[in-house]
Amino acid sequence: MKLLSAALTRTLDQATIQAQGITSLELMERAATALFDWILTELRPAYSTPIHLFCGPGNNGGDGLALARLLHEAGYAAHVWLLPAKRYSADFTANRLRLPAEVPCQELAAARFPELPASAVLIDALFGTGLSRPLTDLAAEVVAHLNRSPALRIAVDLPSGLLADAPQPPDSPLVQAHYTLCFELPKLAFLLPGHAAFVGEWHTLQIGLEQEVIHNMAVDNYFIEDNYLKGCLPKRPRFSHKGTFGHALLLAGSQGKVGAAVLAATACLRGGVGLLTVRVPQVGYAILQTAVPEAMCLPDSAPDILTELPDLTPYAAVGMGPGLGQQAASREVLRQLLQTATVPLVLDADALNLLGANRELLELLPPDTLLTPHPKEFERLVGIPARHDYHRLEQLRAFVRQHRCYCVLKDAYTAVAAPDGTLYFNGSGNPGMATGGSGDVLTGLLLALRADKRLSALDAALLGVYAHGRAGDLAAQETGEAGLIASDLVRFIGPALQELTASAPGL
Ligand SMILES: NC(=O)C1=CN([C@@H]2O[C@H](COP(=O)(O)OP(=O)(O)OC[C@H]3O[C@@H](n4cnc5c(N)ncnc54)[C@H](O)[C@@H]3O)[C@@H](O)[C@H]2O)[C@@H](O)CC1
Ligand SMILES: [K+]
Repeated sequence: MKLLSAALTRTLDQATIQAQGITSLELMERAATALFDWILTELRPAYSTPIHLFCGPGNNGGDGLALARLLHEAGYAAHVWLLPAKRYSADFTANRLRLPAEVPCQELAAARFPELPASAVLIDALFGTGLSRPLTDLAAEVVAHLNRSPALRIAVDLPSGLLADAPQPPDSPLVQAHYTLCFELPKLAFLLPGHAAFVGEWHTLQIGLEQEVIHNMAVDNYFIEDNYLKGCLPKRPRFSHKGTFGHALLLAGSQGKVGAAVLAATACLRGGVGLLTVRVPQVGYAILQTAVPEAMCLPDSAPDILTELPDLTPYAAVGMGPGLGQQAASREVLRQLLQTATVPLVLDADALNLLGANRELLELLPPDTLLTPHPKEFERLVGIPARHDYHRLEQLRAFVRQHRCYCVLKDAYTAVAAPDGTLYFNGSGNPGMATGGSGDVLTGLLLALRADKRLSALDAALLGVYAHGRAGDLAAQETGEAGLIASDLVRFIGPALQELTASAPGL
């Protein structure tokens, strides 16, 4: 699904109002009803639970006021606190007037903040997408007061203080929400690591915004969730043979890190590759032949690191990096690979560190090469530390545009960057996957998908990243998050890919 800027969100709201012949007040009522339904079904508060709604002067505050009315009408103990302002939006005022007189409604003042015990529920409807600058004065004090409370905090649309799609100065006042409930589409701000402590767990609520308008909007950020890739992996034709799905070459492993080669190799096989040859140093030969009998092994003549690039003629795709080490001889193997390869490449781990330490090698990257850095490796690749999360995304766009490559920036919401600068944020996966070897598994899986000629580079990257996270989610159901190890991911690659496979045969 698309990630809209605050400006496009306003356009969408207006277009929905026009296309559906409704008023903005009616759209706000839908929003409030969706919030009300979520609170009742997910939180199931007792009628006696004090629900304190903090409402700002714009439409975010209007949502809060409408919600207060719905809660009151259903018999819940709503209590409204208003942030005084010079101007109020029309829909705020309309909902202020519709609030029944029995609902306690007071203006906030520095000397008059309510007691907010642990038993209360706090609704943060101070500011949403209309926020144009960091919060100061009374608004900042209210935010600090909410954050000090032990009560559950639910943010409407955005945690107040957070800008939807732009950075704010460090230490700006921000509500620390346990839940953020937004409308129809998530926001880019939710997906950035620096915001996790403020956004909490986020959910999208449907309010009937015009799908046709969303469909026609041009954006450069997407969110990849459950349904997006279903059916994208072509079904295997009955008359396929192992050549149909490509022969991959994996260059991996060094003394003490042969396990990385084993994990990437098994993941590649589970990813559906036709044939796999693994190049390891001598130290890895017996290990690989024993641990991964399905793979062929082509050992390097050196005992503990890779020093020679094999003839690339037989291969449909080449992966390099897991457990490689950063010796000069391995760097020369990488250089030769970049100079001679005519098939898709997947580069990870020490292959990326070697690129970062020898940045002139980046000029040799063949078009459509797939790189899979985590943020620290990415920083080494670009050579300049990111000032903030948005700056890192701009660096990512600039990097893929300059090098005409695909880059998978690994994080809680991994971003797949395409050469045109479009970013696709991945929604599958869980914190249990933050474990050694998880990245090696991704490399192997991506290598398999890049060897499959039926898939475009973009589809291979998106399918691989999503299936990797989905394998993690399936594995965690069995092992729990803490108990999850990288080989569990490998076991669940098959089921994850199965979910994404088309039911009808491809041509
Ligand atoms: N437009 C629509 O049709 C819909 C809007 N919805 C709600 O409307 C929200 C957006 O409403 P608005 O555009 O009115 O914006 P907000 O309610 O986020 O805030 C705008 C108000 O805050 C003031 N303001 C901005 N920055 C400030 C600062 N740093 N300190 C103090 N005041 C500041 C502005 O002058 C304005 O009065 C969404 O987040 C969502 O909650 C929903 O009701 C769904 C439908
Ligand atoms: K809010």
